[in-house]
Amino acid sequence: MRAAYGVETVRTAERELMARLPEGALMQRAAAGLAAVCAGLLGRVYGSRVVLLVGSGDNGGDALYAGARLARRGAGVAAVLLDAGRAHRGGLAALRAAGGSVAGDATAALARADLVVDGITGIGGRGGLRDAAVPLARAARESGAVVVAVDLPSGTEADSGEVRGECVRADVTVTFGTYKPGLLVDPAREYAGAVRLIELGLDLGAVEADVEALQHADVAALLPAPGAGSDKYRRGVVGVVAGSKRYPGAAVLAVAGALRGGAGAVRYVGHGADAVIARFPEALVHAGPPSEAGRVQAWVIGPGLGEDAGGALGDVLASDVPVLVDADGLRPLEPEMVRGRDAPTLLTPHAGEAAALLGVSREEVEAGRLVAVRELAALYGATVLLKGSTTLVAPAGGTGAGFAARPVRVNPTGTPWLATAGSGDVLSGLAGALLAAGLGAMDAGSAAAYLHGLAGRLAAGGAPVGAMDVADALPGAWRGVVGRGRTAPGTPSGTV
Ligand SMILES: NC(=O)C1=CN([C@@H]2O[C@H](COP(=O)(O)OP(=O)(O)OC[C@H]3O[C@@H](n4cnc5c(N)ncnc54)[C@H](O)[C@@H]3O)[C@@H](O)[C@H]2O)[C@@H](O)CC1
Ligand SMILES: [K+]
Repeated sequence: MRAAYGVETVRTAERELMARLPEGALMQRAAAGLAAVCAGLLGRVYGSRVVLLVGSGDNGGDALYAGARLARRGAGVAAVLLDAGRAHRGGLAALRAAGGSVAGDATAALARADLVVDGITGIGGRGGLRDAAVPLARAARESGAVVVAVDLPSGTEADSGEVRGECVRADVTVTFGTYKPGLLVDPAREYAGAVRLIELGLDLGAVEADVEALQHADVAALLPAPGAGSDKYRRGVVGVVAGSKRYPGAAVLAVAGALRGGAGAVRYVGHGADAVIARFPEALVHAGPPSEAGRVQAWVIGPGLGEDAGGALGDVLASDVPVLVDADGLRPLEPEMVRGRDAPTLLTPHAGEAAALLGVSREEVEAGRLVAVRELAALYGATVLLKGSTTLVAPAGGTGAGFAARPVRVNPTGTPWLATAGSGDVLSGLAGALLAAGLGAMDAGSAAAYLHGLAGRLAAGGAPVGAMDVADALPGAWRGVVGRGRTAPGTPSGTV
């Protein structure tokens, strides 16, 4: 599990550690790690040209001390100071002592740079870059040099992943002590490039993370494996209420996701029965209503249902098994239809659907995904999976002591190729199968998103894919996770 902690938690842990270490030791650890990453990127340090963008806080201090280390190894290092009077004193003295200089002309220095170190702001930055820093962020991007962000790309919000206005776009971000939520969650994640963590020795063991990302080994441990005594009910029967005369394909894709997701059987209810049976003769079909379709261990309702989702939705939500509500099923959904349920409910909106549920604009959701997913989980008292380039899963929330904030999970395996019609229908079926197998809503949602992302990558292989290709790639993704998870717990490829 990869954990990310917010600014307040990081500051507390840093204070505790600093109290036990000689003064400045922590910043030296950070600077040493930063310099090592920069040296690796430069290849040959001697003779290279490095420009430091230096704000007036400790983030600038890290950049200056790292610059001093590179200067000692023969790099030409020039610092651009945002506020000459407030630059980190010790760091500036160290840079000068090592032969580095302060740049008189920032534009000229940036134009010749091989590598730019962004030390404008770190976890102390607030509210988007200030005016004086904006042209520097832009010039860094346009310089063609490799851009390394210190702790986080300046201008991005560490806690929320929000980006307000111009910000630095990094090729690599060297972060200290722990990941920050903004490094894992879009839109900020996009600006971070590849993220490298430098351990500082912070003690965060007893603290709940704000955001966490499952890795192969975590997912492998969650996925059910049928035993000798398994029958279809033990593996989990999924009820799928999806598709309509107008959208029969959604029914096929949701059923495909459920079957490839390991369901013992799928009971399909709706107008797409002919299409479902034609493709999956093993599916059990029923004209409805869902409550009369027979025993299931979880329901999936919504993909391609069209306008008349209301009746079936009430029927399914009245059941005592887990329910996943997606797409058209979300439209008639009111908080009170979900809040009173004893069994888990998992809502899986994309940004547009989440916006409609919250009564805000789609742009607002896209800009503040972490806030939006938590708000929805609180409003509906349900687990919420917000689809997107970084899919988020928030635990069922609410107010009061029973709902201490638990981590939101961010999926690290997504690929832009998944943004294709019907891909969400496959995800619904897959998550439904995991719910039916007995996983909790958080685990089912996040493991499904993980497998779905991997399947998307496998199916795409760098080229466009259709939703059925993604469903067909699920067994391969599953095998990859289980195989690798058992033998070598590791991270998926990608920048996170
Ligand atoms: N506290 C510690 O023990 C350690 C801190 N470290 C570094 O220290 C950083 C935090 O340092 P600080 O708390 O000094 O804060 P920062 O250096 O992140 O930012 C604060 C400074 O930026 C200015 N600023 C704030 N918002 C701005 C904006 N929107 N545009 C432009 N300037 C803005 C402020 O006036 C202030 O001078 C971390 O991100 C990390 O890089 C590391 O050295 C590791 C150890
Ligand atoms: K920075």
